[in-house]
Amino acid sequence: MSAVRVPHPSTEIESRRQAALDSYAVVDTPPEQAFDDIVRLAATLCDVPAAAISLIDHERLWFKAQIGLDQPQLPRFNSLCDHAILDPGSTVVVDDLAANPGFAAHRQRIGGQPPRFYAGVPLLSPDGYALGTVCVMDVVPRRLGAPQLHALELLARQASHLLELRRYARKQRELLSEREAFARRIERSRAELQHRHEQLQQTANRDELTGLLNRSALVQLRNNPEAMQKLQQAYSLVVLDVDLFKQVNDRHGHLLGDRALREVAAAVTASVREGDLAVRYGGEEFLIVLPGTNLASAVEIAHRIRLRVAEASLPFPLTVSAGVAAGDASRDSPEQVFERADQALYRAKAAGRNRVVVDDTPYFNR
Ligand SMILES: Nc1nc2c(ncn2[C@@H]2O[C@H](COP(=O)(O)OP(=O)(O)OP(=O)(O)O)[C@@H](O)[C@H]2O)c(=O)[nH]1
Repeated sequence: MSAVRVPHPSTEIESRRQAALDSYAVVDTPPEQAFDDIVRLAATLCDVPAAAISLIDHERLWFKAQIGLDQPQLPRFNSLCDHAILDPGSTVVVDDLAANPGFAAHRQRIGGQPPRFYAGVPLLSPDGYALGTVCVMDVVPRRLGAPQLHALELLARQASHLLELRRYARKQRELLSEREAFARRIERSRAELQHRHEQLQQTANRDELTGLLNRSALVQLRNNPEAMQKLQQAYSLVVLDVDLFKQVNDRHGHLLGDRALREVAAAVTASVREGDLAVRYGGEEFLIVLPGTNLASAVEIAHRIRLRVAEASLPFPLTVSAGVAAGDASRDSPEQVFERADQALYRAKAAGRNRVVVDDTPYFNR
């Protein structure tokens, strides 16, 4: 080979060749044992001091692996490997570079000396683009035997396979991390939706004025077997109603009426424990479910609420009446317990209000 013919980088073929090389994302990566081994094997088989796997990247020649060469990379222009890829289908062997004026301008050096011998096999992508070479060099002229040339070509094929494997592994890693990122995005959206759903449910279940649970929350609980499980143990129910609340509204206006309702809700919240259910059941009617609480304790809690309401900081006196009943899941439905507590409340109202009345239905009448 004698003519110097460097392809112009802006040609379409050159840009496709560069795109093929870019798809491997191998240029400027750290050394890898498998490529180093190929280079060592090439030097040993051809009995030369220098060998390399070169890649032609834009305007430079970069070595993925090399032994014996002085420079880690070189300008592409007039480099030996750039000549070698002009015909991707054939191996270039120059027994004596000094006898070929076309190679005089190359800048490769081996221990400070210019190489005299060069053999390079193009490294091909599956679609036939020459990415670089597997090459061997010596500082003295020499001839390669046919078996050595054949071995060099086999090593170039191995290097191409390695590049392909490397690209495949990289693609797999990319796909995996894309899939993981996708899974993370889905999980985030799911958690966000769940959060929004819970927020909406919270809003839907809460009474706007008092912040207590509302009646529809109670209906949901009634239909929720898990929540109803809580009432499998003994429990008590307090039905509480603000006394003469119509008068409060009529005399002091709805705004103060609303404030009075918030004070009652605050008294209820302050008097119950976590796990108890405090519900604004109707306009000025409240329901308190006390799981695991016996009748005597429930009456105490109802009194506490009554006293707290009486002490509320309002510009008018406010009182509540309450009816209390105990439930036994093996005998009573929640509706029956409510009915008995409501009867007790009715009696509290009838007896003059501002009091707590206990359900007195005989056990055998239930
Ligand atoms: N300000 C205000 N008033 C409400 C609200 N919900 C219901 N009310 C009023 O509460 C009053 C309830 O009155 P009644 O059912 O006659 O009972 P009461 O006046 O409390 O009399 P007793 O229950 O017999 O002591 C009505 O005037 C309703 O308009 C509310 O959210 N805010």
